[in-house]
Amino acid sequence: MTPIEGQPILTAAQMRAAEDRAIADGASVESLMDRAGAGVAEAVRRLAAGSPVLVLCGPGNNGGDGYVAARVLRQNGVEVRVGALGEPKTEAASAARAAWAGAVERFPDAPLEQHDISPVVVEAVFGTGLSRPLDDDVARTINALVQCARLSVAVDLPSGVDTDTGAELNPLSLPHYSLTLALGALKPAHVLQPAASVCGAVRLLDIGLGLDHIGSPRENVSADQVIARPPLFALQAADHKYSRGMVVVIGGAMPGAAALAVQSAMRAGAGYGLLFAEPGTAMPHAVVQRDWSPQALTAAIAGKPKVGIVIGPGLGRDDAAVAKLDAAIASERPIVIDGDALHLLEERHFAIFRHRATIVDRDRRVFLTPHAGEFKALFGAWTGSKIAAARAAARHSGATVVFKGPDTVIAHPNGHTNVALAGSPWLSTAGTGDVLAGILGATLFSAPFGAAEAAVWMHAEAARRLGGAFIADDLARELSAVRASR
Ligand SMILES: NC(=O)C1=CN([C@@H]2O[C@H](COP(=O)(O)OP(=O)(O)OC[C@H]3O[C@@H](n4cnc5c(N)ncnc54)[C@H](OP(=O)(O)O)[C@@H]3O)[C@@H](O)[C@H]2O)[C@@H](O)CC1
Ligand SMILES: Nc1ncnc2c1ncn2[C@@H]1O[C@H](COP(=O)(O)OP(=O)(O)O)[C@@H](O)[C@H]1O
Ligand SMILES: [K+]
Repeated sequence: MTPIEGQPILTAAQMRAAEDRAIADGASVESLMDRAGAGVAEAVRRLAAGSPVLVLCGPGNNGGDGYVAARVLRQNGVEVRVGALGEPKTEAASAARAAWAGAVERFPDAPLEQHDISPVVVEAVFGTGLSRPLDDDVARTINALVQCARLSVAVDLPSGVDTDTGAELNPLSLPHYSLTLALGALKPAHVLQPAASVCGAVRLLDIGLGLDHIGSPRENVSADQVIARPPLFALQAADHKYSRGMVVVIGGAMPGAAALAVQSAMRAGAGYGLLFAEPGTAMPHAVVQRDWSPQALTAAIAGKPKVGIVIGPGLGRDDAAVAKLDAAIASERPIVIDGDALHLLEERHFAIFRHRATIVDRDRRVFLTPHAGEFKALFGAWTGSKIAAARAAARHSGATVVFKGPDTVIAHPNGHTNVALAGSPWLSTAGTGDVLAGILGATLFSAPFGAAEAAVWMHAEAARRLGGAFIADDLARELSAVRASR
């Protein structure tokens, strides 16, 4: 069982292609299934700690994994019952069923939950092959058994979630599992909501698909990935405030939001924080404040090697805001566009960003950080996979799109996409997005592999350290400890 940070994410079609490649290289479906089932059995045996186990098997290869797991558990002295939803429909699953020497109970026609409820349930009913909603009686049976179990383990995926979008296919809400064992690779449903919440803890089981090369920079094979703890540049003895990076926040109508952003940038490691805001905005003394004019911006950043601009938090949406946004984009410095500024973007801006994306120039990058409402306003309503929606938005806009929420997706204009693990729901409080925009201003210069990924990770880590019931100001302050720990 491997933790999932940094691991590739494959769609159902990509999984099938990986399986085909493994088979072309000499593996067989049976050998992959044996390895999957044995891995599930080993994990369940340890966690069950002597309790009896009920394994629920479906008609496809997910069910096949279940039969193998049941056999291996029994070989290891665990008391096992098997409940099956019909007969196996694939060769490999039929072979696994035949190798299971015990009884097979049927469900949902003979409802299993009416016998003794099992303390441990292994659910191998459907995996990546689920093609439509579960029948109501099947959903109800699985629901009841999983809810009553002390430990519930979903094999590959919880039955009832769409592999590629993470949507729940049934109107009846799904039970929450203790653990989901992703076979071979993660799928989008393991990280996208609402499925990710249904999965509980997610661990990866290697089943010998030989996917180690995916996501490796050495190979020209790219996959979506889960964000891992990022490396950040260590400070050097010779560092000075400008070598660490200057973050310029351009504020407006609601000064508090811009103030949160600039403080966050400094606490996340920027050497210099400059705020254009109304005079009198309360601010730590370390932050330099200036009155706005395009000339003042040009003068402030002239000759500075590392400047990142953050615009949007509290900006307002009036003509003055449009002029500020145009000046900020015209500076050709890396720019984080958040909040109100996202509502001011037009196709002409995207044309500029797309042009910049064709120039391999780290210093002109553009980042958009929409939440769901801002995303919809910018790119229109989206359906299906949040990963696919973010990828299309990044390609269209020429910017790196940080599509925020409990399952934040980061999509780059080149198509590469990364997903954050579910962050603390306590982040759902006003101002935390301003904090993220500020952090991203700082990581533009301190994160060697992905400023947005590092910023999202630091944001989540600050929230994790705080526990709960914090406000955005606390989150900004906690960043000092997060940055110092790197
Ligand atoms: N990738 C790999 O390398 C490896 C993958 N492995 C495992 O295989 C799993 C994928 O297996 P799979 O393709 O057989 O699909 P699976 O999820 O078992 O279900 C398909 C069956 O269910 C049926 N069906 C669908 N929806 C239904 C519904 N609502 N209600 C009722 N029936 C429904 C569907 O019927 P049909 O749609 O054709 O009518 C079909 O019969 C994968 O998750 C992993 O666990 C490992 O064994 C080895 C290596
Ligand atoms: N339920 C949640 N779970 C995890 N993270 C969340 C949740 N709700 C919001 N967040 C995070 O909190 C931040 C909120 O940003 P945003 O909506 O822009 O807030 P604001 O505009 O008030 O600053 C984003 O980084 C988002 O990913
Ligand atoms: K399953």
